[in-house]
Amino acid sequence: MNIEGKIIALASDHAGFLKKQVIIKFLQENNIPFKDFGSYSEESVDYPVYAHLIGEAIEKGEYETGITFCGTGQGISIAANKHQGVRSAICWNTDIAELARQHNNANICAIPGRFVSDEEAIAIVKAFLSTDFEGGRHARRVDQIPIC
Ligand SMILES: O=C(CO)[C@H](O)[C@H](O)[C@H](O)COP(=O)(O)O
Repeated sequence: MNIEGKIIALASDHAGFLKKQVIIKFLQENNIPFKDFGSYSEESVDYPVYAHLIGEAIEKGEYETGITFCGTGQGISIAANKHQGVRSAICWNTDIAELARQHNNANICAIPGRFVSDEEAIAIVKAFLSTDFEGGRHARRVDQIPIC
């Protein structure tokens, strides 16, 4: 994926907040711009609020790529996927992250904050952001996903 000139959208609930901070540090160290849609602390919140903020922004075309975080990655991914044009994939290792890009053209990498280490989270994000969609037969399938 070519992220040159792109701003990466971020969102989490309280359970993903600390892992999001790890990724924010990684993005800053690598001069990768980002927009954080919250939440902004470990105080308990409801993941759909933040999933819909990032989902809406991607649906409107304001951002192309996002990284989200909750405890398991499930809730924030399920809610974001309600938005047209969002393809959120839960990525718990680098192989899954690469395949989510290569086969599914995923535009949100949902990280299970309570189940991966900081080092694993960074490796997953690196894999996701550096892998291209393969197109071909996968494009035919991805094109069949939207229900209009
Ligand atoms: O949506 C989730 C599960 O599918 C997320 O993992 C949430 O972060 C989790 O449910 C939050 O749990 P908590 O007990 O309220 O911290």
